[in-house]
Amino acid sequence: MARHHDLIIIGSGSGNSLVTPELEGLDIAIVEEGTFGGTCLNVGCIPTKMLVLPADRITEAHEARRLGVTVDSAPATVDWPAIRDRIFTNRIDEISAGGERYRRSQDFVTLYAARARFVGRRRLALDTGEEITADRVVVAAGSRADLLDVDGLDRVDPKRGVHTSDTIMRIDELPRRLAIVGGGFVACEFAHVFGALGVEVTQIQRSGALLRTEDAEISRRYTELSRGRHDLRLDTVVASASRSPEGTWTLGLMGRDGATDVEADAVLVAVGRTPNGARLDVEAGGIELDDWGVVRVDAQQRTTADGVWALGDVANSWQLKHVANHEARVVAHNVAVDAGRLPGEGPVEADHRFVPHAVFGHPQVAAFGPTRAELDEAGTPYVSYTQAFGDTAYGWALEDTTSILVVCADPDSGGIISAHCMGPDASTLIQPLIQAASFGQSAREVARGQYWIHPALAEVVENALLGLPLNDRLSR
Ligand SMILES: Cc1cc2nc3c(=O)[nH]c(=O)nc-3n(C[C@H](O)[C@H](O)[C@H](O)COP(=O)(O)OP(=O)(O)OC[C@H]3O[C@@H](n4cnc5c(N)ncnc54)[C@H](O)[C@@H]3O)c2cc1C
Ligand SMILES: NC(=O)c1ccc[n+]([C@@H]2O[C@H](COP(=O)([O-])OP(=O)(O)OC[C@H]3O[C@@H](n4cnc5c(N)ncnc54)[C@H](O)[C@@H]3O)[C@@H](O)[C@H]2O)c1
Repeated sequence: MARHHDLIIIGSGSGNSLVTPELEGLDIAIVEEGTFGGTCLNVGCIPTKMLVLPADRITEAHEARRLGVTVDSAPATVDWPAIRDRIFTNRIDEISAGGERYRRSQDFVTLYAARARFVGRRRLALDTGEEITADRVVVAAGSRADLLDVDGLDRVDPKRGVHTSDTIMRIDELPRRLAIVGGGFVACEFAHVFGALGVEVTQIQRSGALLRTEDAEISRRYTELSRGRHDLRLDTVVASASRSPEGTWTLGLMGRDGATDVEADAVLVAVGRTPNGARLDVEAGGIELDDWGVVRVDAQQRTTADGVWALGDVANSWQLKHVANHEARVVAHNVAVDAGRLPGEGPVEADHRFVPHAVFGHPQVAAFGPTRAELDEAGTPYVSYTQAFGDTAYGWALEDTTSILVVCADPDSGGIISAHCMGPDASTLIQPLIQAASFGQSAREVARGQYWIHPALAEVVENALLGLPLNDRLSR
């Protein structure tokens, strides 16, 4: 017989944060097939950014040459096991285990270490043989890394040097040569990390540029800078892969100029992520998927099945942790309302108006809102201004020649539509623009309604706003 709960949460990533004080005391089940804490904590945002930091330090030390400082002309000495263990043994694994212990200690929470799939409306079969049902279900099952439809690279095999982002960060020793397939967030961040740590990186990208969904100028500049750091193969796909008895991979590549090959000691496949909805048989639970396999949700994060909500990578195409967190807050509130835990309050809606992202490569890239090409295509009236970091006082200090911030605004109201940045600290620098857009502040209010610390890097933002050719142009 199926065990009945008040609430079932599938996935312990952002799903774990649903157990808010408002829901405490309900009979809650969390089903997790993998490591407690999900992608961001165990194999995503947090360990990657902990790896990016030492990579940044090495790169900055080399780049200090243009400031008249030579830290060391030889390659940096890298203690890979120390870097890896600082991240995983000393921090991530502790946090994951501690989180799991805490949930198991709560008598109103049942943690099932199992894979779930829907076999009916709010009815799940677990691979342990159990069945569970609930009044309410939240699907927070995330996404998984894609592999290649190429023999040898169609499954993860760390022992043979075939990795996705799930495994590459825990390797025992750095490979001498790493082939990275892909040109998106994951590929660019790891190319930066492993390149800086002294690995010879070859990056193979199907299209003609890296980060090709960014503003075209930023994608072009990032691609050019990467070309100076790695062996970059654009407009190229992997057609075949073979491994010698000594463990060297030879990837057969097919590019615009014909066939070539590349040798590597390990391969990282970073060609996108597939949402996990279909693998959960959600349709057996009355939950519809869209054409891309994303669980369909409305503004309240409700799926097409009564009493079932969804959030995060399984239910949106951004595949970003801050989006999953935001949606988790919306779902936690709406489930509490539904369960009668918030008398007098109604459901709330998710706000997806200004979703930002950042790629922690070298340099950093950060953006929100439509690119200029997308605005052109949609026929949206806008003006834009491109501010070079190098034309500001702090940019002079940095001797920066490549970094830019592009701001797009409504020509009449000065309302900020989008921003696209590539340069040092882009992920932090862009935040006042996200804030301005979110709160409906105009370029004029933001530029002239506050002090900007001189000569801080934030003057890049001030100058970009002042440069906008608005109909009612701002004066400097
Ligand atoms: C290498 C990498 C770096 C990233 N860096 C960033 C970053 O810097 N910033 C950012 O915003 N985002 C980043 N992301 C994306 C971010 O990690 C995800 O968007 C976020 O973790 C998604 O959260 P989630 O709760 O939807 O899914 P997850 O955290 O993946 O949680 C889903 C959980 O469900 C479990 N599960 C799946 N199917 C089942 C099943 N059938 N039964 C039981 N359990 C199941 C999984 O094991 C998993 O633990 C990165 C991702 C990767 C891969
Ligand atoms: N800093 C961050 O926020 C961060 C970091 C890592 C991952 N993420 C999230 O994880 C998601 C997945 O990242 P991702 O980089 O795997 O996917 P992605 O969609 O960003 O990029 C996939 C890349 O692989 C290329 N590609 C696809 N098939 C290929 C093939 N056969 N051969 C060569 N190249 C191929 C594509 O052209 C694209 O450049 C991202 O969309 C992002 O939301 C976020």
